[in-house]
Amino acid sequence: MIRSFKSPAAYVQGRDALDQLGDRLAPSGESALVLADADVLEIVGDRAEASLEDADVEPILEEFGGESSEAEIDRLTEIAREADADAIVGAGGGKALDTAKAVRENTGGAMVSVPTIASTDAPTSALSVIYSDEGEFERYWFYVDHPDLVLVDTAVVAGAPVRFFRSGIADAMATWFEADAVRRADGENFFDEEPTHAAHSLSRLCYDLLREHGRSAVQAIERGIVTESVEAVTEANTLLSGLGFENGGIAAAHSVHNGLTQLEATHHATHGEKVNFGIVTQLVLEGRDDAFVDDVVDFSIELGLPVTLGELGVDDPTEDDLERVAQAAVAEGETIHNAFDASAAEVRDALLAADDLGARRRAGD
Ligand SMILES: NC(=O)c1ccc[n+]([C@@H]2O[C@H](COP(=O)([O-])OP(=O)(O)OC[C@H]3O[C@@H](n4cnc5c(N)ncnc54)[C@H](O)[C@@H]3O)[C@@H](O)[C@H]2O)c1
Ligand SMILES: [Zn+2]
Repeated sequence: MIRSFKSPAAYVQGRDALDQLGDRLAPSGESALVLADADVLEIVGDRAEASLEDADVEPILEEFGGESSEAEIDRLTEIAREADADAIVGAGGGKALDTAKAVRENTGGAMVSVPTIASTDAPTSALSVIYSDEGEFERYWFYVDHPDLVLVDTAVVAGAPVRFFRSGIADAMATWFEADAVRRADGENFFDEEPTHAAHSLSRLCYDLLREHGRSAVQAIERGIVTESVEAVTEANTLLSGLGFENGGIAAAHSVHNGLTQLEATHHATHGEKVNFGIVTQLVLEGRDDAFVDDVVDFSIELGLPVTLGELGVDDPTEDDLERVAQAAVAEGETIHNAFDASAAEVRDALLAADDLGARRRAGD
């Protein structure tokens, strides 16, 4: 079998890195379409524009509607074509970046990810997660090309609400558990090939950094400050988790996330929050011992992450709710099949077991 490892061409991270956008993008073109929602434009729009202008790159700023849906991608593709933009810059959370990647797939040229929150591992990957306009998961869209540049300004990340940062930690924790499960099951990475040793090690490094620096980093972000721990966790959430999940493969935690998106009540929860519940569900499916699972759940609680269905918005799930989530999690093509031979009934029971575990640890038992 063939092993493979792919990545963006460049990754840049640090305080005030945003001001380097123009210089770093200039070799790729003379004009750039910057996509960001209204809130993010408010935060980074002027600086991105000034940095591009200083580097003789013509900036075109366009407001992103908020959902990485077909309709939004088509609308923005038209704008990019009319402007004849050489580069597409996505700024914001995972949805803005995924939308910018899709637009670049349609138009060609360079693609730059500017995550303004360390909330997911979307910035580095060569894929987008596509949703309906109502926010239900529809499909993954895979690309040949990775982003040309991922640029993270840690001061901007530190200025965002801490909830996003916590969510990114959950998404990054899943990277290790999923890559490790895939390896044990001889599963495949996102390129339908065998994961490399590098992917497994980077996923482990990701998890180790989170366990070593997670608490102090969250504390620093609550204050809006940048510390070495914030740098370490931002790198784990963004670079290491991104390289790890794509090259190492994902498994049950993300299938459970996708299943949970079926329930309207979870739509206010972030990607990472739903993935966090998926991690514990996966550990139940793996049959991990009590001490192991308790340790992971306790760490989540210390970070302020949701650990029960109720905390995700689903207070009293009906049988039908649970069935919908479980069926969606084991749908054909779901990544759970990469590492688990699990039926809908097994996933439903694991969801309930994870919920009980979370409630027990939350109560301090
Ligand atoms: N393509 C991939 O590889 C991949 C990987 C993981 C997740 N995802 C996708 O990413 C999406 C989730 O991303 P998300 O959790 O970042 O949510 P999101 O993209 O919806 O962003 C959340 C919110 O953060 C706000 N925001 C961004 N920067 C801010 C800042 N500095 N200060 C204040 N607010 C700010 C935005 O305005 C937005 O409302 C999902 O669609 C998920 O499927 C994709
Ligand atoms: Zn994820």
